[in-house]
Amino acid sequence: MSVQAIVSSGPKVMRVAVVGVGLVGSEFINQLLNFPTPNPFRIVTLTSSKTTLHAPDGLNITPDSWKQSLAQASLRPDFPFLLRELAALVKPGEPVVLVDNTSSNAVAALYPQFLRSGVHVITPNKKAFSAELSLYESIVSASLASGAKFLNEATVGAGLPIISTLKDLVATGDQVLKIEGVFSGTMSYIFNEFSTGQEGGPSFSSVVKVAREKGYTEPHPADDLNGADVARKLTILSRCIPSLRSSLPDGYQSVSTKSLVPQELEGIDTGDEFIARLPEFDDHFNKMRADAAKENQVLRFAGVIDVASGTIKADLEKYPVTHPFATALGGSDNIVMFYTARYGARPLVVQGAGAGAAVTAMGVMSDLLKLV
Ligand SMILES: NC(=O)C1=CN([C@@H]2O[C@H](COP(=O)(O)OP(=O)(O)OC[C@H]3O[C@@H](n4cnc5c(N)ncnc54)[C@H](OP(=O)(O)O)[C@@H]3O)[C@@H](O)[C@H]2O)C=CC1
Ligand SMILES: N[C@@H](CC=O)C(=O)O
Ligand code: NA
Repeated sequence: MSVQAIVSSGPKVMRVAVVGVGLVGSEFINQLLNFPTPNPFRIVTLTSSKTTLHAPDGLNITPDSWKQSLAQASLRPDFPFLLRELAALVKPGEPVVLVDNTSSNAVAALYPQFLRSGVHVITPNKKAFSAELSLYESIVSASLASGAKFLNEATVGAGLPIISTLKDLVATGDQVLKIEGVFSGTMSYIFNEFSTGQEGGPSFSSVVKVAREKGYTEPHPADDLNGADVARKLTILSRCIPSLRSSLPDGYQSVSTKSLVPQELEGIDTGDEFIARLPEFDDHFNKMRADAAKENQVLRFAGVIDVASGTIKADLEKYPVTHPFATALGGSDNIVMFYTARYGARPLVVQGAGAGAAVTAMGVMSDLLKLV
């Protein structure tokens, strides 16, 4: 069935409030405005961190005009107002959706209230689902109480079908034994370039510097190298597995995580200073690369969820040069292997670009289509 056919058999109108218009948000808005006819989506709200546009019947905007209209808007962001407005728009057969394209903790903390009011929540923002268990549980219970859904496919592997695959495995009664993968686009790029199975190669600091120049790292590279992004993704996946759902009370902070940030560089304020000082630690990373190469192995920053033992960890691991983590990855690819009872010794594998505006916005858009 085509997308048009699915959409024309679904609700006539779906109201969408978009919060966050950065890289992913801008691309998402363009995908929404360019959706094939009949386009059921009405953007009722656009909110940056500075201004807001809101019109209950849909904003009069085009792909060329929305940025200017939002920049010139006189309304300031006001979440209590947005909550009241969106809740009032929820009607049978006319769903209302909050799409959070920020990385804000404050916005994430409001999901239970939106859900309780019947507003669906779709987001690539990892914060709410990887924080303390109590927030996650209040999201789940608010969703169950009202029937409003929360969908977060793009929080792990951007547009790659990782969360939906895991949910399908669980829902169909397969037994998930282990999930192992390279979950960070930034770490993937760094180690694909740095560790190729040879004893020598470019210095670690030079690879991190190039990764930053290419826009793969966060503005402060320590925010990638500390492993927290991978720990957050592992938390989100673990909570989809019934036996592990309550195992991380403090969320990503409960995950055993290896930080690659040298102790001496912890707390450095700026990314520029961090990059300038990283060469002091190149010998340490060179030695790890050479030691791995002597064993015919490469270094990869991987995440593992071992269901039976309850081990959930993000660490720098060694893999044989013949392993898919060594042979199949390029650029900022993610790869995730699901070991399950049904799939046996040969895991179900999902692989591809795990970061970037276009593929992340596509993950958000695909969640929106699930509601249709
Ligand atoms: N980029 C990628 O490849 C991927 C991103 N993600 C996730 O997608 C989300 C968006 O990422 P990305 O677009 O790259 O990040 P950006 O920093 O480009 O965009 C985030 C936007 O959110 C806005 N914002 C922050 N707080 C608020 C607020 N309270 N109200 C309204 N707007 C706010 C910021 O505005 P301002 O600039 O004015 O502060 C900014 O424009 C993040 O959660 C990220 O982790 C997930 C997978 C991949
Ligand atoms: N910084 C992240 C982007 C998406 O979550 C990554 O490197 O994968
Ligand atoms: Na995904």
